[in-house]
Amino acid sequence: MERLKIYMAPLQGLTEAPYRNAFEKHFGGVDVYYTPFIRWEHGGLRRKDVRDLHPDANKVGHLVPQIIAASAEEAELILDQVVSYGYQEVDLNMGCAFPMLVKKGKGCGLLPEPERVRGLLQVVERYPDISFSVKMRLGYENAAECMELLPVLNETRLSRVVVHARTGRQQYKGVCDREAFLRFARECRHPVVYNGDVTTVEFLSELQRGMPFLEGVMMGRGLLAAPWVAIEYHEGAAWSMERRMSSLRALHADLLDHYVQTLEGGEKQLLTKMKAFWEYIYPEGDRKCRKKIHKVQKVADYTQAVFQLLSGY
Ligand SMILES: Cc1cc2nc3c(=O)[nH]c(=O)nc-3n(C[C@H](O)[C@H](O)[C@H](O)COP(=O)(O)O)c2cc1C
Repeated sequence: MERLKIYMAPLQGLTEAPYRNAFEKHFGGVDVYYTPFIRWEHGGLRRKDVRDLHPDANKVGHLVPQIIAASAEEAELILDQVVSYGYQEVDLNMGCAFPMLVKKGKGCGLLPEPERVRGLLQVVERYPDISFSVKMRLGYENAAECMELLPVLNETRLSRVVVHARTGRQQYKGVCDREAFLRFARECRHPVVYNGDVTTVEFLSELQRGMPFLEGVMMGRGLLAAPWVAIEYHEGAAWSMERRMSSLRALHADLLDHYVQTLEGGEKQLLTKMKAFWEYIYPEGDRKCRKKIHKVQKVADYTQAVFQLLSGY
């Protein structure tokens, strides 16, 4: 049976270029990486989004920029810049559940309104040379919404539809609704990618067997927690714990090095940035060590705590 493609999920503040580059260098096994969403704000793109998008900053094989907009007109403003960097593929975010954006009719705020989705998707026709995917949830209030959207999705030229099998109301809590995902996937004419709580090789294999029509699986927090899962799935064999940990140490060293060189807000800013990754990385690690990582105030103490955690397995 053909293996599933693995997509790295966009995680704002985490899976930016430094993480993606370090991940591909030290682990790999991901077929396609998505950028966190790029948005139009105060009359332009955010400087950090532009930096993250720039081809010079990106070393991974296949990168898809993701944009978030409420209308085709707003999407065009962002796309003109994205396309100017030579990207030929773009993802449209219809899944973000951040209340400020939902209120503005963006992300999963669009899902209850098929006509507004139709309006946004008109942008696809305005860029005939660009291939578009959509990343969405099952709905905002409930999973009936994605079924209502099928006609407009099916009539649009899309390269794939990625579905996080939760509603916007659920945010990241509660279980993923695999039944609702299946109902949607059966009726969707585009290649479909499953997303939500995939954390192990075993789960990937189960999805491969149970949903043979899937094009792939998108993994976010699961890959941050265990970055070896994608490559072990592709290679069909588990890495030794020693190899996993030495690669994770190398990935972390590259990340830290990058942020030491680029952040200008001193030790505090650097530690805040790095500690955010430890909300997710290697949750099975020693509890005391993990606590220490979150508590330390000095970079020297931080690196020592990380070394201790990733060496004491
Ligand atoms: C901190 C954080 C940031 C996220 N940022 C984005 C984003 O920029 N674009 C997007 O489509 N989804 C975003 N998501 C959702 C993830 O891409 C993914 O759909 C979700 O985490 C479920 O997948 P997982 O269980 O594999 O993590 C974010 C999720 C988290 C936790």
